[in-house]
Amino acid sequence: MMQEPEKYQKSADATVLQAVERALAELRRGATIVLHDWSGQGALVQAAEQVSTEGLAGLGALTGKDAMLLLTARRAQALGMAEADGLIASGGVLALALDDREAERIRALADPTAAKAGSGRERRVVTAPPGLDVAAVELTKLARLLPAALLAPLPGAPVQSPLAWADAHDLLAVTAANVAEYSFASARSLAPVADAMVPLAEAEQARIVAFRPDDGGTEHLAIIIGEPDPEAPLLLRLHSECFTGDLLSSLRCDCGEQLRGAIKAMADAGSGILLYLTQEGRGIGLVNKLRAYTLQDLGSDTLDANEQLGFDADERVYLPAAQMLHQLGFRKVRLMTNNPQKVAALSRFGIAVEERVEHSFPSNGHNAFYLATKAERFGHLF
Ligand SMILES: Nc1nc2c(ncn2[C@@H]2O[C@H](COP(=O)(O)OP(=O)(O)OP(=O)(O)O)[C@@H](O)[C@H]2O)c(=O)[nH]1
Ligand SMILES: [Zn+2]
Repeated sequence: MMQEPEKYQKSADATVLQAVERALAELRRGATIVLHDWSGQGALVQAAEQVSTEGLAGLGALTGKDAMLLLTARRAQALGMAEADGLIASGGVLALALDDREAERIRALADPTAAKAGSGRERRVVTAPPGLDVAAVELTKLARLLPAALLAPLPGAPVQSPLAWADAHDLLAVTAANVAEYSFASARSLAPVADAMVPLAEAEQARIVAFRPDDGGTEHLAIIIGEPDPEAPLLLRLHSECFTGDLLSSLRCDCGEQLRGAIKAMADAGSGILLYLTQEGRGIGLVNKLRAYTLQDLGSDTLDANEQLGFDADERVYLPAAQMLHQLGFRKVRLMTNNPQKVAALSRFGIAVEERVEHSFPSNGHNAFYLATKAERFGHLF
């Protein structure tokens, strides 16, 4: 029987979200999952951040093969591997042989802040199952761990069914297609779940609407100042979560000032909306941002630090923001930002950015180099 399209989409998204969210929880606790595709390729995957001697031995015992380490091309380049150069643009992944099974040395390859320095040059590059390699690393990013995975191809695949194999070994299975769909499905599933008045120091007439994704992930917030008119261009700020700047008033960045400054500007203008997006550290998570700070203290700038960890300079996505705006009934905005990427992203998702409103604050002394890097290397318009 044909299903009605909207319901079908919801149930398809729910399957994707459930499968991936469970896989993320397994990876975060250091467990092994089965990653497969519909051609019959299958592999065991662990997060490299959780690598241990026992875990490596477990992979070997289950598959009869040594695991390989998957690194993003960015991380491989930081390790001095020339093989990575051609893979950077496509967001490719490089696989290294792990004949030694030494957990500490393997971790150092994935983690530039590890005590032992890692070098990729003496490692053999091997061929990973295509498609599964990128999906495995994407899972570690979604889990907010270091972007690196251990992978061991299943014995017998593609002859044997990876799903049956996972069942027989009591392991969780997820498909590469589910991983690729996850971010879209999560954004599509956002729905308002709570709505309350919260008078703020800078704006007494403020309301917070919480939007929850169906994946059990953290809620994004819409902070609505006054009563914005849906027919007029909305004064909008997209604010990416920054625990250190927003809550602790860290002087390393300008986030705290930008957060409170935007709310004050909206109160002064009469109305506006600040979308508080849970994509800490430009989308790499708080723990990885702290690692990036360690690298910055050793001399890197904010962009290079991301890349040394194996991330892109900016891993944020703005589909959730556009989705929330559509649900709140706003389609044209005056965007408070210095970041041209935010303007481009909103426009791509059907929100008309009628004006860019500059939103910058003088340096506090500690963040001068950070602000200069944003202008020089990220193209921020100050
Ligand atoms: N990875 C990483 N993230 C950082 C660093 N410093 C601040 N962030 C994060 O960057 C995000 C804020 O982005 P910014 O680049 O300051 O500003 P923007 O939001 O891109 O641009 P504007 O709209 O002009 O403010 C927050 O999620 C912060 O947690 C850093 O050194 N490394
Ligand atoms: Zn910050």
